[in-house]
Amino acid sequence: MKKNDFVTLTIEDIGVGGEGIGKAEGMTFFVKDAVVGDVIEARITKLKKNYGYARLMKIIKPSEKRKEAKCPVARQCGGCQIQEMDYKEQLKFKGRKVRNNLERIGGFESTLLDAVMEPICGMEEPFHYRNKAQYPIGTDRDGNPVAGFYAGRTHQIIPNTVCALGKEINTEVLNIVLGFMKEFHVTAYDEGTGTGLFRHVLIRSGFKTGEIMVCLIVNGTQIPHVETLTERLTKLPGMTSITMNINCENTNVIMGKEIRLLWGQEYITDYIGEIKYQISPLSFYQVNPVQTEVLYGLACEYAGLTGQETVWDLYCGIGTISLFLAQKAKQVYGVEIIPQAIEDARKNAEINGITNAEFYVGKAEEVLPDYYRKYEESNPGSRAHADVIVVDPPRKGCDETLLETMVNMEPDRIVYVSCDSATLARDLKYLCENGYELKKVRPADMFPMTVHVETVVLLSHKKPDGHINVKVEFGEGEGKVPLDNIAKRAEAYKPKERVTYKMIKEYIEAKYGFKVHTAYIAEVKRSLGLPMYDAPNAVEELKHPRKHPTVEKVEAIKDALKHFEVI
Ligand SMILES: C[S@@+](CC[C@H](N)C(=O)[O-])C[C@H]1O[C@@H](n2cnc3c(N)ncnc32)[C@H](O)[C@@H]1O
Repeated sequence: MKKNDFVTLTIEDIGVGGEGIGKAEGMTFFVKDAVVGDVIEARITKLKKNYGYARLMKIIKPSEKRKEAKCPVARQCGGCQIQEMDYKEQLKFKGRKVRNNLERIGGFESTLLDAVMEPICGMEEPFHYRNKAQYPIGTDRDGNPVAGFYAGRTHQIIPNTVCALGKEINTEVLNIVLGFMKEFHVTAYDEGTGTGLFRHVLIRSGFKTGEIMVCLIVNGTQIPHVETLTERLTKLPGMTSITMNINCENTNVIMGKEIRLLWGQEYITDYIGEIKYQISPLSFYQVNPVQTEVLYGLACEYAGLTGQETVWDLYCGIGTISLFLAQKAKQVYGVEIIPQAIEDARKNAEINGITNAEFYVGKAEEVLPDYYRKYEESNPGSRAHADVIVVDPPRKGCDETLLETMVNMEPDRIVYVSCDSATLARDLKYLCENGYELKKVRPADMFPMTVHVETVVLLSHKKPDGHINVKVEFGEGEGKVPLDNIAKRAEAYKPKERVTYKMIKEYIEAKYGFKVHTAYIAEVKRSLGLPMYDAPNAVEELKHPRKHPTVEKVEAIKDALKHFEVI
């Protein structure tokens, strides 16, 4: 078997990235766009020792779980990964993914998960749910302006103005912008040369208000004939805000810092539940408004508020969960690293007349421990306490310093909202080893047609009924040995499994979904002052002399080293 050979596969499983998994001649193959139950012909694109990757060439017998993609470019576009999988199957896949991670990484027993896991909250209408779209603008071979999406893992634009996940109005906006560009010979930005004007079009829609925002991201400070463009756009129903964003940097970051108002107002308004939000082009705002209400509703239900509670909302963004909870709590404190988001949170509290929410800018893993320490210093003998702590961290999960402080604060309940069930499982393991009990787990599908899944978890504090200290000692007289010392000594003498680079790599790939180079592991080990006698061969390090691992990779490597008890 070699590269470019054709294989016939029956797809038996799904990988974490949504790819179909099938076997041929004892080898496991991962095939993008293949669905469980399909019998397919695939061409081998990459071969490793025991597994390989193959491209779907022909569906010999389609699975019953296969659905025709709604979008004509579903396979090329990087936005959706599983549009050809029946939606019910998508939900099963996501529920299983969360459960597997809790079992495998979190170490939770299957019987416990049977008891605490609630069915995934799916969508009734899993298309056209996104209230925000950012279309890159480019030029096709004939010199015409095009808008679309980047093909998976590239910056090649796949022209498509009809996205199955976006709002229908997006197509009308893009047709106006592209028509205008063609008519007035306005150029599209070219990443290679850094020339051309239009880079991206950002469109946002208020789900409850129907308000529309268009922001034109340009490589310059002027748009020729801009009045004609705005006049055409204002004819669209709901148009509320037209702005331009200046981004003249040679960067992959979509938005620049400066916003100029072209027409209407700088923001649109929308509601989550009863709470009103002002959303500007640069604001973070959840993209699936229907499921956001479901998610926050779950968080609120799990928080079990009666009006008497003090609640911390860590990683609060623009305070969406904080304000939702503030309606039912005595006091809410939100913490977020981005100052602009905290400004939005304060403004949103004000426009909703909410006075029991306070917001702090900073890293959750610094703000909460600081608060805890200062409280103890000024209230000797008593501890800072919270009734409920809610966390909604980014994909990398919570920092251990933060988890430690949370445990010290002994909240009655912790509500963990997560967008990555692998790091969620790791953090739950820590919390459950330190006094908490898993009570409820509910996945929610915020991003149908993609492999992503959110999860809301309720943990409650295990309250001991009382303590009895029992000290057991062996032997007689002077040389008595306490029982726990015997256990410690036995542990110290237990031969440790040798931790190889391969084990670290496999752990990271399974948990974080990305690969790390051996040289990166060596670099992190060296920076931690760890012995390098089992270091990889020097050749590998020399191949990449100037590259350094990203922060995300360093954290993943440290986590793996902790997992294997190297540090
Ligand atoms: C998944 S979002 C949650 C946002 C918010 N809860 C919501 O639902 O809109 C994670 C947030 O954490 C913030 N963040 C990232 N690292 C952080 C840190 N170390 N401390 C505090 N906030 C952080 C990000 O800026 C982002 O707003």
